[in-house]
Amino acid sequence: MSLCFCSILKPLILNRGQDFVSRWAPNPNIKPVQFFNLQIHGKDFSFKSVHTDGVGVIYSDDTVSERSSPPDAEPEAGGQAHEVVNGVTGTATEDSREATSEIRLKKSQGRVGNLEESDKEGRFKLRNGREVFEEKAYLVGVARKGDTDGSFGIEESLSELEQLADTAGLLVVGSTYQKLATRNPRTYIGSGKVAEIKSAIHAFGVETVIFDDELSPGQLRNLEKTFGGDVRVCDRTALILDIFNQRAATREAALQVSLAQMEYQLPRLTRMWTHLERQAGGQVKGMGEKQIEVDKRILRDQIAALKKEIESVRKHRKQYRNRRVSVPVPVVSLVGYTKAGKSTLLNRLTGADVLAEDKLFATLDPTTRRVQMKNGKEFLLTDTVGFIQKLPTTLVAAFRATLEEISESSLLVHVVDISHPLAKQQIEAVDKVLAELDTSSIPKLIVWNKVDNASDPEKIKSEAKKNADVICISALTGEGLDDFCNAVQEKLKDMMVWVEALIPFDKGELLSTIHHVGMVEKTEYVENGALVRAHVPLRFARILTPMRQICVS
Ligand SMILES: Nc1nc2c(ncn2[C@@H]2O[C@H](COP(=O)(O)OP(=O)(O)OP(=O)(O)O)[C@@H](O)[C@H]2O)c(=O)[nH]1
Ligand SMILES: [Mg+2]
Repeated sequence: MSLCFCSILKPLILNRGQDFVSRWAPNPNIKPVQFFNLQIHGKDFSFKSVHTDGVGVIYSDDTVSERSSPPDAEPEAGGQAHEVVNGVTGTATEDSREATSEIRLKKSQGRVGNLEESDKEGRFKLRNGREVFEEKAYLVGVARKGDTDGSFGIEESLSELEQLADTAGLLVVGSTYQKLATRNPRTYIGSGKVAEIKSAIHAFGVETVIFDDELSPGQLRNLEKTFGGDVRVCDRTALILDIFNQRAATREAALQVSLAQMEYQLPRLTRMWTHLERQAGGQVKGMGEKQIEVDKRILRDQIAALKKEIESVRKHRKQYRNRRVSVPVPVVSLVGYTKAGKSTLLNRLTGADVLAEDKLFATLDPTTRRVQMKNGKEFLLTDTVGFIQKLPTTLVAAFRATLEEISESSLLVHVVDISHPLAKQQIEAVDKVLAELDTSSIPKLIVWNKVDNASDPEKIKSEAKKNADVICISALTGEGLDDFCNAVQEKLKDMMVWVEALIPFDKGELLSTIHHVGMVEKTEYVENGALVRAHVPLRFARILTPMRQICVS
């Protein structure tokens, strides 16, 4: 049984192994709540304290209601009052407020006891082929006041974070956000918001609080201290790293994710100091500090060893790529936001069997396949890892080796899910990462995918026609794929050079390669060979140089 979500906080050397369940088990201290407002799945709910105003009733299926029971309230007919606690209906016969509270408390305790057995059992879910404990998560975001740059709004960003949490195998029980001019350096959010989240933690038995932006190690530590012992605090970066960790299927991907996780972990190791300090009851001063230094040193050594290993894998990959270069078929790379449909397009065009599904980050490793066009021409198509807004820099750096595929391609095809309401923002996020990868010199073709899913496909198609670099397709239905291949061919032709060469009869294989990778205008058979006039890729033109010298123009 693997317990994936804790992996960020448990690098190899600090792995606490199977104690995860007990450390991150549902909080047994679920207490009655004070007055607060919460946003759950986009809806606003208000709660009142059990002690003062009445009975706040929280159902386990996330629906919330409120039942008022003032001190002098009459019991229901027959002297019985029905109670609903966490979706379980019970009956209380007493009409005294005190007695009712007591019974409620007992039931609540009973519920916690059950959680530790049956409910907890039911929360092991199969994710990405692994069994993951479905922790209860609460999401927190910050909207910067005056942010009008057209980027992702806070609600959209939180909704994406919810999808990420779901992909990681967490159960999102609520979310909240705050508009701030500047972030609080100590706790990222204001103290009022911190108190509100604390209430939510108690109300829902939240086990993990996830922030939508990267937190500094200090903020992380302060928030964990404030929220209390068993509640874990993490950020978007940790969540994405965890998904990558769950999804890494090859050794290279696993190594890269491990490196990114360790680099993320290194400055945050201080968290373990507080943990050790707690274990020592605060009495053995300095012990935690010493331990953290040891841990950091081990982690640094592991990072160095991992980098070496990745370098050797990278060398192999380069050798393989060089071999591919000797066959001068142009390489076209698919790039784009996660879930845009890159793998679906590769599968459709090449008959490949790359995992394509309605989940974020389905693909981590590049896959290259040969595309044979109807006119006999060929190009290599590479599927790459998808991008996301606020992509952690550690991850971009770690995947730089994989993304070398992108920087060495002849053409980039930017696949966009045009049916997505935030398509424009997703395009901007992808362009930002591409700029980081220094791909400005590589020509681009933009593909508006999922046109079948758009609310007005005809409008989208006519928009696309106005733009020379945009092709409209549906990778799912196959619509527009011929246009796509022709556009790729045209783009590739722009990058080819014009040659006229006399190919000797004993080099017949060169002639067929020209036909495969180039665009032949004319072939004439003369006494000592074939005189070819064609556009060919630059690399191939170099191979033809000796034959070009004897070319009869
Ligand atoms: N309606 C519709 N759905 C599509 C189309 N293309 C892809 N999809 C769906 O979109 C989802 C994501 O597709 P993928 O091909 O896995 O997307 P991806 O870009 O490879 O995603 P990552 O690997 O996460 O980067 C899948 O459920 C596909 O079936 C399309 O043209 N139309
Ligand atoms: Mg994919």
